[in-house]
Amino acid sequence: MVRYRVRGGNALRGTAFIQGAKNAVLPMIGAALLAAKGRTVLRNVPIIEDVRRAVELAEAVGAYVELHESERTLVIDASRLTSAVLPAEIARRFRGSVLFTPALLHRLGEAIVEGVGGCNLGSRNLDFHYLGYKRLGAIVDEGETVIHVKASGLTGATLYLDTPSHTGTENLIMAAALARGTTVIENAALEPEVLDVIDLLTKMGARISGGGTGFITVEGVEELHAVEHTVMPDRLDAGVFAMAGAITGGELNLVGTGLDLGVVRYKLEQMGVEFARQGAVLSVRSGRTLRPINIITDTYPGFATDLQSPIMTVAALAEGTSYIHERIFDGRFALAGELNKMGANVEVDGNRAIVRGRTPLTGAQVTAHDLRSGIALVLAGLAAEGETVIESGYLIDRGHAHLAARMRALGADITREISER
Ligand SMILES: CC(=O)N[C@H]1[C@@H](OP(=O)(O)OP(=O)(O)OC[C@H]2O[C@@H](n3ccc(=O)[nH]c3=O)[C@H](O)[C@@H]2O)O[C@H](CO)[C@@H](O)[C@@H]1O
Ligand SMILES: C=C(OP(=O)(O)O)C(=O)O
Repeated sequence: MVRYRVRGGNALRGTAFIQGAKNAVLPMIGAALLAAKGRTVLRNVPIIEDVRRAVELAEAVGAYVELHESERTLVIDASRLTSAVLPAEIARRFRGSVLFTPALLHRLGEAIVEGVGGCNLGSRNLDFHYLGYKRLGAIVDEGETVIHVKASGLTGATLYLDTPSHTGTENLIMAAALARGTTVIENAALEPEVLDVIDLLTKMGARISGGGTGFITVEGVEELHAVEHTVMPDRLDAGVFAMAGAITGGELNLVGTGLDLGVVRYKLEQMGVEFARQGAVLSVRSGRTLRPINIITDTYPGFATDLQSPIMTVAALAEGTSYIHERIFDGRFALAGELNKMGANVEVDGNRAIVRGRTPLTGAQVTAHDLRSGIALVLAGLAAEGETVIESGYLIDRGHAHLAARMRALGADITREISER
């Protein structure tokens, strides 16, 4: 059992180094398996638990993988894939496992998905993925727990997503990249991580146009080759560090090439947080008091659902009543009960939450129900009086690399502990 212990009250100051993006590197590991020859090199890889699980999964299907932790570099040789099975004991531990399906389909003619994990946020359907594969010519056999996808070659088609699914878009692009003919994906996701994956696939030889427009066209090619690529910065990690600086009354310089916080920056500015860009560095500091805010989560360029929990903590520390409307997931308010244990006043009504601030927060023993509620509780702990203990820290480690060390370097009093239980 991993737990984080945070003693609040320290202002965070200094330079925060933003990690590479979890939601870009996971599809990239899946994409690397599409190359039947050579070694793919991924740089700026975040050393997080989801990456470790993705490495284990790639090895389980036969790839040779080196994870060079201190260099934050992955080397993947997928020239010999030996198994089409995504085993339950690894695949159920993270969502990114679903992103291995296209490579197994193309390379081995089938993918046997024994389960898909990820944060527990209510219903998380995969029907767009499977309907898309079917439209491209695959046979999909959906059992109670195991899903079997088979195809002896895919053929391009026009695909439509009811909503712009992030991993759904990535999976269908990868499936179309080596299909015969042209595929059009309508209502495709616009997230920057999807565009970074398109960049990687394009370097590999894929012919993809329309990324970022919602209409993606993929002209299938015969083969994809192994290349080197640097993973984009993690805008969720950046958002969390910006909030940590703001709520502790500190001042941080965020370093991570090309970092753009978009609507998150504007929302925090409305709350009174000050940002300044100095070339490649984004500095952040809080004003004297934080103002309340209205948040509606949405697909990009809307406010990212993954930052909804962290901003709930910030809202609890603002003077006045904030409103949060969660529109992507139907079960993403597990944080409210935990924040209330620390003295917050959050009322949940369906997919809306009312946060009545400012209430002083007091340290408590709290539970991370998923990755983002976990990191939101770390934020609460930084601003609370006394000691906060957050379990299970594994969920936080799924998405944030070396969190305690990076925060301690900025002055936070935080430790990561491992116990037998
Ligand atoms: C590994 C990764 O990149 N995870 C991110 C990805 O998850 P993920 O790709 O799973 O999220 P999706 O965009 O697919 O899902 C969003 C919503 O669409 C619904 N849906 C999705 C697919 C489908 O086939 N049918 C369907 O109904 C889901 O139930 C959910 O309510 O995007 C989410 C939304 O930005 C983020 O919170 C996750 O951090
Ligand atoms: C929901 C998340 O991740 P996943 O899709 O990997 O469960 C997240 O990163 O907040």
